[in-house]
Amino acid sequence: MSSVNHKPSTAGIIVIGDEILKGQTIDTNSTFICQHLYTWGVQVKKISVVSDELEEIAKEVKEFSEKYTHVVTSGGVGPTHDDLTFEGVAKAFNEKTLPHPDLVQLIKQYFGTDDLLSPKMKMAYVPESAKLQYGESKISGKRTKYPMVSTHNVYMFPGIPSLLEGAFVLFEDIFRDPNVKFFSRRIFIDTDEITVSSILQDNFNKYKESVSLGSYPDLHNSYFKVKLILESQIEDKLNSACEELKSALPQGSVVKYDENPLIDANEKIHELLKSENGSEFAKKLEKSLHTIEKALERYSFDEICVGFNGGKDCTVLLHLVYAAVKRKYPSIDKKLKSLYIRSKLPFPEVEKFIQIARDRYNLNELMYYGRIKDCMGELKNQHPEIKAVFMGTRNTDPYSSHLEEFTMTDADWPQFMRVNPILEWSYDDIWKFLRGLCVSYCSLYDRGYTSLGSMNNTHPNPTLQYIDYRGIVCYKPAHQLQDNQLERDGRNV
Ligand SMILES: Cc1cc2nc3c(=O)[nH]c(=O)nc-3n(C[C@H](O)[C@H](O)[C@H](O)COP(=O)(O)OP(=O)(O)OC[C@H]3O[C@@H](n4cnc5c(N)ncnc54)[C@H](O)[C@@H]3O)c2cc1C
Ligand SMILES: NC(=O)C1=CN([C@@H]2O[C@H](COP(=O)(O)OP(=O)(O)OC[C@H]3O[C@@H](n4cnc5c(N)ncnc54)[C@H](O)[C@@H]3O)[C@@H](O)[C@H]2O)C=CC1
Ligand SMILES: [Co+2]
Ligand SMILES: [K+]
Ligand SMILES: [Mg+2]
Repeated sequence: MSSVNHKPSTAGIIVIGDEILKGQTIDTNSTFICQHLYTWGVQVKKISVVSDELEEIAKEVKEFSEKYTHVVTSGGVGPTHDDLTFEGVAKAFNEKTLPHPDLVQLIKQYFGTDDLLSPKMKMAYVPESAKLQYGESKISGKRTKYPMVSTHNVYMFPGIPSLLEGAFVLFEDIFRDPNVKFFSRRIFIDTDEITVSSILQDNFNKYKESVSLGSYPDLHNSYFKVKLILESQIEDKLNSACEELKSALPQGSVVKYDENPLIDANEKIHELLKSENGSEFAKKLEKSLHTIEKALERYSFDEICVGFNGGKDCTVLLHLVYAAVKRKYPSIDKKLKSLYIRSKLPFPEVEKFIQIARDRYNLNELMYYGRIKDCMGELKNQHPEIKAVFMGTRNTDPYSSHLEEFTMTDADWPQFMRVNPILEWSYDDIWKFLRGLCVSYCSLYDRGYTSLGSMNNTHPNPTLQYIDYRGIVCYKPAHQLQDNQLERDGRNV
C-alpha cells in the first residue's frame, strides 16, 4: 500500500459516433471504461463525445493526447464510410493511414478478400505508427484473434459494447498504475443536502489536501436521501475524515444501506435470520426457506416459475426464491421464469418497478393479459414444462386462509402446484424483511399505498395521511403503518 500521495496517471476518453450525439444510442462505453480505470488507479479527467467527422476526431485526439497520460477512444473502427477513427487519429499526429499487413491478413482470413480497395479492407488502414496489441484471455490464456490498434498514447476500441468490454479488460497492464490505489467510503443519510451542507463544507476544508468528498442526492430511493462518497489514496486519512464526518452529521441521520442486496443474497438472508434469532419472524422466515428448498428439490429449474406482479409480498417472495436458486444453481446461465398477468389498469409505477425487477433479477418474464384463470390456461399451453408457480399469497389475503405451502390449483383451474412459502407472514414481517435487507420495492409504497390493486380500485391508505407544514396532504410510507389490520384500507375491493 502506498503511503505517499503519488500523483496518479490520467486519462481522457473520446466517444465517437453521431448516434450518441443524437440520443439514439446511450453511451455505456465511457462508464465501463471509467469504472475500470478507476479500479486500476487511473484518474479519468475528461470524457468527450464527438461526431463522425474527421476534423473533430483529429482535433480532440490531438488535444487529449497532449493533456493526458492515456487516451481511449470508442467507436468508428468499422468498415462503413462513417467510421473514421483511424483516419482521425492519424491526422492528429500528421500521419497517413496505411494497410497494416497483419490486419490485411486477418481480413483476408475472415472475409476472403485481399483486395486493398475492398470496403472490408478499410479496417486494415491504420495510422502509420500504429501498433497492434493482442490481449490474452484471462480464462483460456489464449491470444485474442483481433488486435487492439494503438499509436502514441491513443488506444482505439470498437463501439459495440460487447466487443469493447471484452477487449478493454485485457489491457489492464497498459493502464494500471501500481503506485496508486483509490480508497473510498460511502455514507448514506436520510436528511436532505441543505441540512448538512455546512457540515460537508467543514469536513471538505479540513481534509481537502488528501480526501475528496462528493454529495449525491437521490429523490427516489426508499432508504436514503443523499449518498456521500469520500475518497483518498491514503487510507488512514480517509478513515479519519469518514469517522469525523459521521459524528458531525445530525444524530440518527446516517442510515445503513446495501447498494446491492442481490450480491450474496442467500448469506445476507441468513444473517438477518441470525440477528432475529428466536423471534416469531425468524421462525417464519426459516420455514419459508425450507418450503422453497423443498420445492426446488421436487421441481427442476425449468419446471418452476415465480408469480410476480410488482406487489410487496411477491417482492419478498422473488428475493427469497432468487437467493435459493442462486445457491442451488450457482452457475446456471438460464433465466428464472416469472409470470406477470397484467390487469386492466396497472399503475405506471408498478409496471416500471416490474421492469426494473425483471432486469435486476434477470427474469424471463412471461406476460399475459386478461382474467387470471384464462391466462393460466395460456401459460399451460405455451409452457407445458412449468409445473409449479411460487406465489406471495398470505393467509390474510382474501380467500386464502385455507391454503397450504403446497396446494394444487382448484379442480376447475388449469393444474399447477401453487407453492406458497410466505403464507404466515404478517404485514410487519414483510416490511422487516424488505427494509432489513434494503430490497427495493415499488415506489407507491413510499407514498402511502399499503396494498396494490388496479388504478381504479386502489388509493393511499387514509391512516397514513398527514398535513405537512405547508398545509399539503401527504402520506407516510407503508412500512410505518401501525395497525396491521388496516393494510387493505386503501382498496375498494
Ligand atoms: C398462479 C395463480 C394461481 C391461482 N390459482 C387459483 C385457484 O386455483 N383458485 C382460485 O380461486 N384462484 C386462483 N388464483 C387467484 C388468486 O387466488 C387471487 O384471486 C389472485 O391472486 C388475486 O388476489 P389478490 O389481489 O389478493 O392477490 P395478491 O395478494 O396480489 O397475490 C397473491 C400472489 O399471487 C401472485 N399473483 C397475483 N396476481 C398476479 C398477477 N397478476 N401476475 C402474476 N402473479 C400474480 C403473486 O405471487 C402474489 O404475491 C390464482 C392466481 C395465480 C396468480
Ligand atoms: N472483433 C473485433 O474485435 C472487432 C470488430 N470490428 C468490426 O467493426 C465493426 C464495429 O466497429 P465500431 O467501431 O464498433 O462501429 P460503430 O462506431 O459504428 O459502432 C457500432 C455500434 O456500437 C454502438 N455504440 C457505439 N458507441 C457506443 C457507446 N459509446 N456506448 C454504447 N454503444 C455504442 C452503436 O449502437 C453502434 O451502432 C463491426 O463490423 C465489427 O465486426 C472492429 C474492430 C474490432
Ligand atoms: Co505502500
Ligand atoms: K458504422
Ligand atoms: Mg460509428
